[in-house]
Amino acid sequence: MTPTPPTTSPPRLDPLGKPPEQKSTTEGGALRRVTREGVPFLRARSRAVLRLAGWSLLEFAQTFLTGYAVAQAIDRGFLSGSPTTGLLWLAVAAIATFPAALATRRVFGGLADLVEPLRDGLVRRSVSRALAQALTAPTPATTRSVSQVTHQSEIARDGWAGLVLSLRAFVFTAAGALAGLAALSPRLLLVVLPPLLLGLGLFLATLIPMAARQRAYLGADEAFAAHAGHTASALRDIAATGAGQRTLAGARDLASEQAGAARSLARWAAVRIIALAVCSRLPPLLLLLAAPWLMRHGLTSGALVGAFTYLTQALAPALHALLSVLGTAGGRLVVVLDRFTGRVQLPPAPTADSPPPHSPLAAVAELRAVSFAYGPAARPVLDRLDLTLRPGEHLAVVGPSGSGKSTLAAVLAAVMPPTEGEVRWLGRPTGDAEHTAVRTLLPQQAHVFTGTLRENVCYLRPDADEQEILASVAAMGVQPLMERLGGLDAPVDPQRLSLGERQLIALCRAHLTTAPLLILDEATSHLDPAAEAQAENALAARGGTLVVIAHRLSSAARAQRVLVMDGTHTACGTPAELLAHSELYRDLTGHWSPAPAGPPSTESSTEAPTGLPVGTAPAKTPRT
Ligand SMILES: Nc1ncnc2c1ncn2[C@@H]1O[C@H](COP(=O)(O)OP(=O)(O)OP(=O)(O)O)[C@@H](O)[C@H]1O
Repeated sequence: MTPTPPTTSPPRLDPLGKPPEQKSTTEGGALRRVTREGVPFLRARSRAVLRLAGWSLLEFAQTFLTGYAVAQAIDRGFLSGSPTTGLLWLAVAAIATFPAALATRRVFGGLADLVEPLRDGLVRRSVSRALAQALTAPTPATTRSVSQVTHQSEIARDGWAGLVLSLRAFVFTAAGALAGLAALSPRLLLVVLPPLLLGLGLFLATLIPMAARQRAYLGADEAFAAHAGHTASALRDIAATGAGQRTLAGARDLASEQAGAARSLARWAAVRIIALAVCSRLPPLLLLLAAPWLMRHGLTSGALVGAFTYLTQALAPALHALLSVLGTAGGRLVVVLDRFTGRVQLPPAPTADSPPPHSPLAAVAELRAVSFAYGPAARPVLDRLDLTLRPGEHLAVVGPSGSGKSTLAAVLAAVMPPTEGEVRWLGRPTGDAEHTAVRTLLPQQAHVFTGTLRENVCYLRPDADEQEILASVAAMGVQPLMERLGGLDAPVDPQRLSLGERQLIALCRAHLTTAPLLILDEATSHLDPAAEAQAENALAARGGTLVVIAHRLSSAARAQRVLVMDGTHTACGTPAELLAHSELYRDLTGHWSPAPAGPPSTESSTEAPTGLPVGTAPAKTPRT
């Protein structure tokens, strides 16, 4: 593998323009990060928290009375032959529900003071982050920002509201019930507390592993959605490069990953159900079993019924509500909130010493140790290939038939993922980018559809104005075809166009795009040499990076750099350097003289026989 010439790659930045954050991916780490940012949030809203707690004291009192009044009604009223006293105690319990209902109403009102600021803060943070990202790199805002502003901030808001409500209700209800049990007989706590604490502990122990499964599930879901999105936007390229089976296999792998994550999540959900049963169903059962012992120690019948009332009417519903909210919204809340953690950093203003983020030195595309094989047992087509493409660069790829040129084009265009190594665009993984905005891949089979010439040419730039369209038409030599068809708005019937004319329209479409990376995979193969030269020169002058899988060697002579592929062996350099050092390039171009030992020969020696298709150079000298 011949290394590419040294490049001045910019320091790798994350979307916020800072070195990749060392975020721990464990759930403990996520919980710590969320707590670290959550505590100041709550501290700043301590008055709202105290207001909620104040109203909740009424619920405490109501819960306390629920069991206590029942116990008194039985012991002092009905079992003592005084039904009036019994009814009075029951009336006390009933009346206590009115202030509690009022408290619930006020609690819902006060909830907004804790919930809405969270949503507003998350949206503000996400928008700032997207703006910072847009200032840092010329890629469009990712779908992640849109999802955060809309879907994820709403999940966080609902989850937080549910958590505050149920946690508050549980704390005050449990306190009321436990105080009531202690008031009836402290021994009741000996029976009730152990299973309650055991179940709660078991449930809390599931929180972190379950959040990890939740994260894995969300990750698998996002990966599948991203794959589907990229597939949809690259359907034409996938069909043209025959990458259908591979794309399908990728989707299948991601779907099984998602199914595995869902199964694992379900297993932990089963553990949760056991925990819930231990803390809500076991205490009444133990109370029944311990009843003789408790009554021997002075527990009255009324107190026993009162204790049951606490367990079944107050504690169990509050536990159910809390655990189901913690189990569903709680895990999701931590995972979602963690996506918002971390400060937004605007990129530093460029100074004389530091190049701006859009520095012309930044790589438009990079292959880092990329290998590719069409199957696990297949011979690799690419083997640890490194390649860096800078803005405005014009690279030609040449090599014998079957040497992997089209495979390279598809991998570089992220139509097929590499088996090993990484492809990056604009300094970031290709998965982070809107593919059609970064690269345009033109395969040999030009795609022209039934519609007007304008629609065909503007397919990738619907916003192009008349002047831009006519400039592209002129630059690409499409004018005669346009006049013959009857103008830009004349209908085009693809069946009535020659293969070369179809390629011209597709090339014109590519010329009009603003994608910084343009890859032509023998996209000029049906043009005559003069038309091909005009098209390639115009595309090179367009301003972006141009990669041409060369059909004729004249393409290589026009490029600034040439990549020669020969199986998994590659050589890269200027045409002059390759003539001096690459035997295969000399073979392909028909220069058979032995390699000079001295410095690379000059550009003037690269007189490739134009018009000769790549790979058909006469093999007069057997290659060693
Ligand atoms: N879909 C595929 N499945 C399996 N093997 C493939 C597939 N496509 C290409 N190959 C193999 O990969 C190797 C490289 O093929 P590729 O099409 O990239 O070469 P190329 O240099 O572009 O050839 P040409 O100049 O003839 O277009 C060849 O050996 C080819 O047989």
